[in-house]
Amino acid sequence: MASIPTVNVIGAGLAGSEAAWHIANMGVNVRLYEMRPSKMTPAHHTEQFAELVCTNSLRANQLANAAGLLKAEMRQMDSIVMQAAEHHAVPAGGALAVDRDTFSAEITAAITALPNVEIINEEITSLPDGITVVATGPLTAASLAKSIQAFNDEDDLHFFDAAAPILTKDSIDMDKVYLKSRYDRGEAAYLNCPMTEAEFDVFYDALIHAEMAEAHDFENSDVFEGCMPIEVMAQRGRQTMLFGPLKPVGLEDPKTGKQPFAVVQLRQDDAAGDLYNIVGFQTHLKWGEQKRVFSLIPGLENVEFVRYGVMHRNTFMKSPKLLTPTYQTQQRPDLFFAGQMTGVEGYIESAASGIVAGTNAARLALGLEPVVFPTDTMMGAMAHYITHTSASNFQPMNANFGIMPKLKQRIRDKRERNTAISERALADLTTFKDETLTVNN
Ligand SMILES: Cc1cc2nc3c(=O)[nH]c(=O)nc-3n(C[C@H](O)[C@H](O)[C@H](O)COP(=O)(O)OP(=O)(O)OC[C@H]3O[C@@H](n4cnc5c(N)ncnc54)[C@H](O)[C@@H]3O)c2cc1C
Repeated sequence: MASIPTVNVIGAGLAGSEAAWHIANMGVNVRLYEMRPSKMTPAHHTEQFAELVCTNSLRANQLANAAGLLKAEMRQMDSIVMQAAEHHAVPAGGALAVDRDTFSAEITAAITALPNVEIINEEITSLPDGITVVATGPLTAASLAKSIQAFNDEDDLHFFDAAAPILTKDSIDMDKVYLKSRYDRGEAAYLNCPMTEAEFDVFYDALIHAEMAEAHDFENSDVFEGCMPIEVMAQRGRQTMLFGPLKPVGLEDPKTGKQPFAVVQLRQDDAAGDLYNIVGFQTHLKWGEQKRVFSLIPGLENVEFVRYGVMHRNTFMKSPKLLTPTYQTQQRPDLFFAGQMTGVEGYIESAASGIVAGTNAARLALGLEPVVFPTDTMMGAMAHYITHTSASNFQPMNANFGIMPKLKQRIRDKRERNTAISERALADLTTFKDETLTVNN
């Protein structure tokens, strides 16, 4: 019998970690290449696998929500990211947020402990031969990015993303803020900074006139809508932030019993509760300007920043032209891509794509055909979506529920309906897993 080839996985981020975990658990040897810490990306701060570079939230956790369904599917697929997330969850209302350090440490330890994973601390500079999963993310090192570009015969495609600042809890004026989750859903998890209209106006004016950090090539029009810098959002008009991160509805101030004019929310960032991030405040302002402008928020007058927000380049490929829904490239079936490079957007979506790509890479190594996940599951819908939709407009979280907007409009109790859709998707995934993915080796 021919020996089973070893699979290369490049990048131990969210997608690469899941891919390596699934390939190894299917009995196939893995060579996992990760360049950190010898070479860092502009946004990563540690050498741990699956580092969360911005928010510590993995978003909604309820089944009635597409992000929640995706998580449920990942749990069903024995996701290492979901296992670690549950072990290291921190209070976040209806969302799932984690202690970023212990979360990544658990994933690193779990993968390192697998006997059939060889970890190679090296930057890969060109696409290797053999079955390979490329999961180098939005900050793929330049030489490999060039090699991918050459392979794809594509122009450089990119847009920009930004990360939010992190603050120490001790430096927040607790007399001015209050603990509450929107509509009191879940436990009271957020610190809320209430603003009067006059305070909002001062803050708004300072924000739209604040100085941005320099970035080569950067245009405001290049940002990804889902992670838009707060100052870019503010420049769209005075009302925009009030319908976005500063939305006050469901956040009545217990001191007054009234809804403030605007509310800035702070979310716990570590298990100890010593650190908080400013929700929706990804930013590209100069660091001094972040300190000056964000200190105008009531409660943050003397706040201490442990990390300022940053802007970065974000590389992605034209998946509709280049990939199949199995995450294989059209030109080279033994070359897979996973993670944000493919156009999926977000931590959890990247990890989910790593499950599908990893499962298929292992199948190929075992002499089995790669498979397309059912399109009524989130994982299948995502793969279908990125291979049929322009990556720059990709909104994977809407892929499942968004396909039936008219139907949705007619449904009064969306939540109940969505839960039923999710339950069907999970049942289909179970059948698919039992009938198609079960491999005896
Ligand atoms: C600044 C920033 C803010 C973000 N904010 C959010 C957010 O708030 N919420 C959210 O859901 N998503 C956010 N994202 C997106 C999120 O990072 C990605 O969705 C997710 O991390 C992508 O997973 P990935 O596995 O594709 O890439 P990553 O998690 O970035 O992993 C890629 C890995 O590949 C390694 N690598 C790169 N090149 C090479 C090479 N040549 N050789 C070897 N190793 C290499 C890197 O070191 C890294 O470990 C943000 C991204 C960035 C960069």
